[in-house]
Amino acid sequence: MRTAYSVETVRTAERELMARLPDGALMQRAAAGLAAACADLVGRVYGSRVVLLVGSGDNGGDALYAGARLARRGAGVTAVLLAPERTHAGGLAALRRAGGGVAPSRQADGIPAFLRAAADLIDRADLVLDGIVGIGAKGPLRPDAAPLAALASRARAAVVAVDLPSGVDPDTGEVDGEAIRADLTVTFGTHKPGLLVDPGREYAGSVRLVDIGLSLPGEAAVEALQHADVARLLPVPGAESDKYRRGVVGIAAGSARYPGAAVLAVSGALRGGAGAVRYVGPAADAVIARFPETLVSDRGPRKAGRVQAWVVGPGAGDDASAVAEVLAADVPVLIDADGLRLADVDAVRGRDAPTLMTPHAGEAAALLGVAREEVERARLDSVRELAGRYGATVLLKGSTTLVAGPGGGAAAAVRVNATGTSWLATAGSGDVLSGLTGSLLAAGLSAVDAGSVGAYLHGLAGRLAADGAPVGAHDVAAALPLAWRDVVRG
Ligand SMILES: NC(=O)C1=CN([C@@H]2O[C@H](COP(=O)(O)OP(=O)(O)OC[C@H]3O[C@@H](n4cnc5c(N)ncnc54)[C@H](O)[C@@H]3O)[C@@H](O)[C@H]2O)[C@@H](O)CC1
Ligand SMILES: [K+]
Repeated sequence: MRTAYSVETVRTAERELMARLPDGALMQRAAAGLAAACADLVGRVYGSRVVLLVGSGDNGGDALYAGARLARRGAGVTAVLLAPERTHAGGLAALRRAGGGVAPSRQADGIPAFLRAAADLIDRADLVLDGIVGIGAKGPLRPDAAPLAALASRARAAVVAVDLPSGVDPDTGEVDGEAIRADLTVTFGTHKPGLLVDPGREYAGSVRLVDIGLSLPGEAAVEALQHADVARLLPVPGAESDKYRRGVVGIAAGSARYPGAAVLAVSGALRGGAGAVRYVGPAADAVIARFPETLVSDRGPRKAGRVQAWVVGPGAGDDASAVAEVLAADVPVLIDADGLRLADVDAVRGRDAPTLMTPHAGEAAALLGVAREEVERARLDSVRELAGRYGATVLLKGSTTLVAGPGGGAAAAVRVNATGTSWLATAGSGDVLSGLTGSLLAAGLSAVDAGSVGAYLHGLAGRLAADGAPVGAHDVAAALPLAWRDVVRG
């Protein structure tokens, strides 16, 4: 499991560790890891040109000490100081001792000369280190720092963010205005939520974690399943299993207008571990024609026979009665697409069995009564808010899919899925995900596990199916067994 902790938790852990170590030891650990990662990235340190963007806090200190290490190995290192009088004194002295230089400053030389010099240095650099601000960040990048981020983002040089890209909110991944676009982020002690959640994740590039010896508590703010975690959660039929023991998933989806949504949801459900798939709705002929193993019924969810979990909503049009019948069932329910619009909040809140809602950003925005951009800007807050309002587990689809448990509060970790690919942004892909995830619910996974395992397999299947080319949703469904095998084989 990859875990990320909030700034507050990191600060507490750092204080505890610092109290037991000599002054500055932690920063030296960070700088040593940072310099090593930079050396790996540039390949040849000797003779390389390195520019340090240095803010007024310890993040700048890390950059300066790492710069000193690179200068000792023969790099030409120059620091661009945002606030010379408040620069980390020990770090700056170390850089000077190692032969590093300092660029003209805003304060002494004026803004035009400062920006010209910075632009010139960044243009000619092989490597730019972003030490403008780290976990001490408050609000959008300040006006004096923002132009440096813009220059670095356009640079031909490799850009390494120290701890996290400046301009990305450490706790949420939100980006308001300019931010550093890094090729690599070297982060210390633990991942920060902003490195795992979009838009921040996109700015971070690849992420390398440097262990500085922090001990962190049990509950993370954000966690991301890895292959081994998913492998442990996948349902495996025992010797005694029959189709009913493996779980029956009911799919109430599709309409005369959208029969394809029913077919695609069933295609996902058949590959999700349940022993049987029961389809209820007006698209039975289309479903049977494609998947003869499906049990079909046109009698409505209440009379359809026993299931261990329901999926309701994909392509459902305006059939509010199917949604209401499913919500009245005493088994886990996944609500997607049209079902989200048709589900009554009180009916969802009043349920005893687990409910999993799977909106994309537009659907989440409609449920929250805000603009879609607002959800995309603040994905972590949005998923928590929705989970709190509905008292349900919420899976917010997107480039980083998030899954929040029914509490909605900051106390429980939000799961983030990183296997997604932009090729998955294709019609019907969400229907496959809802069928797959409903199947995992029927097989006995909790709503949070089913959501995060479903998103993981779906993303991986999307990658395997696409392999760099466009694919349709049915290709993604067909690749689910490949993804499952890939996870199991590790
Ligand atoms: N505390 C520790 O034990 C360790 C800290 N380390 C480093 O120290 C960093 C935290 O250091 P600090 O607490 O000094 O904080 P930072 O250096 O992250 O940021 C604080 C400084 O940035 C300025 N600032 C805040 N928001 C800004 C914005 N939006 N735009 C521009 N400037 C802004 C503040 O005025 C302040 O001077 C970590 O991210 C990490 O890089 C590492 O050396 C490991 C050990
Ligand atoms: K930084």
